[in-house]
Parts: sequence; C-alpha cells; structure tokens
Amino acid sequence: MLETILKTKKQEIDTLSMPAYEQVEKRSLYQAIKHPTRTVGLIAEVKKASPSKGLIRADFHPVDIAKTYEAAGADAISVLTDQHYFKGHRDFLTAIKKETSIPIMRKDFIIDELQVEESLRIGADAILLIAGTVPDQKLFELYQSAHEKGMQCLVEVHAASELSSLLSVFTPELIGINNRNLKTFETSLSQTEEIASLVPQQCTFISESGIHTFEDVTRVQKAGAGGVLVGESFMRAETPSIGITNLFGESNDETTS
Ligand SMILES: O=P(O)(O)OC[C@@H](O)[C@@H](O)c1c[nH]c2ccccc12
Repeated sequence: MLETILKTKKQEIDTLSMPAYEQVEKRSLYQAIKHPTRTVGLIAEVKKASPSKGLIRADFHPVDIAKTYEAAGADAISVLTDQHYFKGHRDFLTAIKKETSIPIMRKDFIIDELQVEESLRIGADAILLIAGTVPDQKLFELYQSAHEKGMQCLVEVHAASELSSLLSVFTPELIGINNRNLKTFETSLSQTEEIASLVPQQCTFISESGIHTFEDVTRVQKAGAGGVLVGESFMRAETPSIGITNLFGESNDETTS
C-alpha cells in the first residue's frame, strides 16, 4: 500500500502547483509537547477517511473539529492533507491554522523539497516525515530544510530497525512510533513498547495510531511516550470533544447537560 501511495505522490509532485504564501505566525510543536495540557501530550488528528478504514466521518467539518480539539485541551493538531487516500486537503490546513492558536502539523507523505516549501506556504508549523519513504540521508535533508524554513518535524518510524538506521544519520528532536504497520495496516501497541528503549534520552517520542481507550494511553505513557497521536477514535465519537474527555478518563459536561 505504501508503495502505491508513494507512486501517486510522485505524480502529484510532478504537477504540483505552488500555492501563494499565507502570512501566518509560527507555533512550536516541540514546546507544545514538552509542556502539555495533561500529563501526556495530545496531537489530535483531523481525518475524514483512510485507506484501511474507508470513510471514518461523513459529517466532516475540519475547522469545527479543530476548534473543538483546541477547546478540549489538545496540545497540537494534525491535519491530513492527502486527497487521494485520506480525503484531506491542503486548504483544510490553512483554514484550521487561521481559526486556532495551537501548532498545526501537516500529515502527508512528504518525500520532496517542493512539498516542504508547499507546507510552509500553506501555513504548517510542522510536517510529518516517514522513515522508509526515502533514504535516511534524504529524510535528513528534508528535516533540515523544514527547520531552515522555520518549521519543525515529527519523524515517524514503524520498526526498531528503521529507528536504528535513522539514528546513524541524524537524531530527530521529536520521534513518532507508529503502531500501525503501513504495509499490512495492523496496529499493535507493543510496537511502542518494543521501540521505546531505542529512543535516545534527549528525544521525546509520540505513540501514534490505534489508541482508543484510557488504558491504551496509560500503557504507552508507561512505555515512556511524551505524547499520543489520535485520529480515528475522536472522529468516531459523538463529538470530538467527548472523544477526548473519554480517552483521558475525564468526566464529560456535554453528556450531563
Ligand atoms: O486514526 P488513528 O488510528 O488514531 O491514527 C492516527 C495517525 O497516527 C495515523 O493517521 C497516521 C500515522 N502515520 C501516518 C502516516 C500517514 C497517514 C496517516 C498516518
């Protein structure tokens, strides 16, 4: 599947039309995750659909969802901008950036410098970079380029071998451990537990995907995660805000009023 997505991305890059610069301020994802609202950081994802689950939320209003996330104490927002496989859009990110005040991360398959520039122009504070999509050296170049442009990065790995190979080239400030295998789509929180011990002390790591319950959050927190990245379970909740309070075992005012 990843191979197919990357093929599409290459075609998109060939015909990419550069958007105009959005004049927006930069917000720090690294700082937000270091000083989270709760005991563990939360990156809440705006996600309409995915290749593994199909349509996740039909009643989808990206700006409203993002505002609700912010009000419910999310530390940052991840916005899927891939159109073909995730029904996202780069315009969603720009609109969300303008209506919120927390850091906004662009979630896409970024494999080329042109997409880094595009991310800057649409107003992203941070971008996702995925180990294994390009050689580690190239990933490092994209990482440096993002920082030169004033953006930050979440560098995602799926396997211990990917992380050790990456660390031989560079040490990202913020590492994402994806519990979902992008080749098979299976999720397992034991991924986080297995890979956590390889994360250098000075780095923060985020446990991504397949987190649905308070027990799940507690489990990855115990493994050392400084944050969680959650999409689907919020998108399927009655409202995203109910999803957040439930995930953190908090009582919910919306249900009692
Ligand atoms: O919806 P979930 O299971 O809570 O997962 C969110 C996020 O981790 C997932 O969307 C994701 C993680 N890495 C990615 C890379 C590309 C696209 C999507 C992703």
